[in-house]
Amino acid sequence: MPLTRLSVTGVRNLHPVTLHPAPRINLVYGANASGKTSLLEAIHLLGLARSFRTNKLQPVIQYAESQCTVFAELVSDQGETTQIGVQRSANSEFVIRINGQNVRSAAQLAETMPLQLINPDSFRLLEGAPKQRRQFLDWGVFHVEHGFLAAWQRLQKSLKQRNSLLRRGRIDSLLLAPWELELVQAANQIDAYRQSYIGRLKPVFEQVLADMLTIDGLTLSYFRGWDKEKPLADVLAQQFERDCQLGHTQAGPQRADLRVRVNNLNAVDVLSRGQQKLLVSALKIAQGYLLKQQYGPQSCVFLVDDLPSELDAHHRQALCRLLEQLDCQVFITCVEPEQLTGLWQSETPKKLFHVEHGHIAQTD
Ligand SMILES: Nc1ncnc2c1ncn2[C@@H]1O[C@H](COP(=O)(O)OP(=O)(O)OP(=O)(O)O)[C@@H](O)[C@H]1O
Repeated sequence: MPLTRLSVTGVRNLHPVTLHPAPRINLVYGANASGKTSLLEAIHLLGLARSFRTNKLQPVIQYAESQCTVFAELVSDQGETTQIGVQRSANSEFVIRINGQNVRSAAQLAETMPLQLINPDSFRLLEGAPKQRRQFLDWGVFHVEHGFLAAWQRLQKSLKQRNSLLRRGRIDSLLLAPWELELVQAANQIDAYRQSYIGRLKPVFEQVLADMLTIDGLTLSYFRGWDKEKPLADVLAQQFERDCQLGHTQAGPQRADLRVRVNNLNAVDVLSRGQQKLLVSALKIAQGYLLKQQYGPQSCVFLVDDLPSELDAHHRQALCRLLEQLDCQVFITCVEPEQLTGLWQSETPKKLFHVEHGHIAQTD
């Protein structure tokens, strides 16, 4: 669902503002440090209850202010309006409201407004720890498999219990057995969801990537977190002594990974920065397409920070074309508007916003 109204107060250097974004393409331009990324950060807070720049929310609140608030109205294809708001005070909890009701879980926000971010840190998807890639994978699985969240919560609980029993000096197998059973069941369910999702994602990803560039020898494979030939129960039994020594469970979906390789080498070690940016963008856009297949157009909001950096004009255009074809709402930042204007079909609804010293004004 696209945002039709967005109000931001007390976020970074931004002056309080209410915007009426276009349902499709929103170009946000301005000089360095004007506040472009802060605007995307505000939308990110709204969709995920957290910043993409910091784990803490305090730095997001404007220096002289005691709280920040982001509020939006989203309108579905059928004209149904949803209101969501998030507020964070310097000394209190994060408050999330959907249609006037307080909500406790950020998962509900994520469900209401699926959000994808492409920014210079997106490279971490390739170069960072497996956790980043699991998060990427699970974003998609969470949105298309309704049983995923419950299975994930079961896994977390059983893992916590097993790990705490492992750390005790003497293991009581009667206590351990039910948690291992629970762990194995949740693990198999999560693995099945992930495998099915990857099976659908791969061809879409390959198609999206092929529309931007060719990378010979590229493979995307999924490692489920334990030996693919053995049941998890057997692996847990085999690794039991080692798990006891380490005090945690080494095998399971909590160790899963997505491996992106080129001619059997890590993609990050061989691809140029521009190729990496396009590859990560293709992965995220492919997720957007899967969401669109399931829920129809405009099911996802894309935030794209600093799109022009690392990309030549040809690839910039190819990426913009894919974002446009995805038929969802996009917020893209750049320094000079000429870098991104003229790349869109004339009939695609678009708006241009200029950010200057924290003031945002619509210019087109
Ligand atoms: N809590 C805060 N309160 C007020 N200002 C802040 C706060 N945190 C950061 N700033 C300032 O906000 C400004 C805007 O930063 P932002 O990253 O949004 O700029 P930008 O337009 O994306 O810049 P660039 O093009 O360089 O990426 C910066 O000058 C930054 O120092």
